[in-house]
Amino acid sequence: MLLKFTKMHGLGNDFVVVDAVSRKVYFNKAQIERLGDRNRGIGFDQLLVVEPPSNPDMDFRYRIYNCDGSEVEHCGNGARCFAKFVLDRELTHKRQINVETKRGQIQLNVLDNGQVEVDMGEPSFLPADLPFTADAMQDLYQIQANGETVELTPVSVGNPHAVIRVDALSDELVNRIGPVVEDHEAFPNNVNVGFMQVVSPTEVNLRVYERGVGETQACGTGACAAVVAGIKQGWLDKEVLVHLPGGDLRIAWQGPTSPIIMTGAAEKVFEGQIYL
Ligand SMILES: N[C@H](CCC[C@H](N)C(=O)O)C(=O)O
Repeated sequence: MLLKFTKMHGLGNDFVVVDAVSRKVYFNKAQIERLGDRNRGIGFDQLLVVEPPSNPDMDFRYRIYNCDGSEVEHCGNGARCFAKFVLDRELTHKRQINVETKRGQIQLNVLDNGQVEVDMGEPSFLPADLPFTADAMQDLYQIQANGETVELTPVSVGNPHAVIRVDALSDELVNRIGPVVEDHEAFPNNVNVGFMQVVSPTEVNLRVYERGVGETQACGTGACAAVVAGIKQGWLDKEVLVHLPGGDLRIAWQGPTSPIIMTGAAEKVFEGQIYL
């Protein structure tokens, strides 16, 4: 089958996006892994498949797959690229788009400056919502990882995150701790691991070792998780500029029962086709 696709990225977190509205498309795990292979396929961090909605009140559904083939609940950078994709392909002319994801319904606003503002939904600090195996609710948790004690804040943004505050960021730290926490037994569904350096109450540096991928140049849900964890711990204000290796995201959260609002760029790189 000849598959048409669009290659996109959000701050260097890269995606292959497929229109499954105009024509139904299904992928098995092996096909996703092959398409995601940077040597033998197209290469991506995540595959985004845009479908008609199951709920008539929504505009679309879109499915998100990590390059290891796992389907996931939410993707912040992917949501912004999805919005640009459906407008560019004239699948909609709306600038406020309501979309179903595996985690639930989110709303996207395409701004005049080309950036996209996303209502990412409400976070949860309940361990069971990640899931994270903890005895009771605490502020900060500690797990043992390869003989080291790692202190973290577990956050669900629809997908699971472990936010680790650090004094300094380094490749050595991310590569030593990231893989061990990502598939730690305390996280039965694995976890995205965020390393946050607090610059000021309104600015952080962040690197994310993503579940099912490894370190990416940016992680939208990771930026959301880091900011709400920092606000919960009293380290951050309600609106924060997040510096990721691939670029900046602005994250705002007014506190419990409020949605997280993420604003950032989305870029199209090229269109292509491949025999599946
Ligand atoms: N790796 C994540 C999904 C992609 C999230 C990231 N690319 C974003 O922009 O939020 C997970 O397994 O939950």
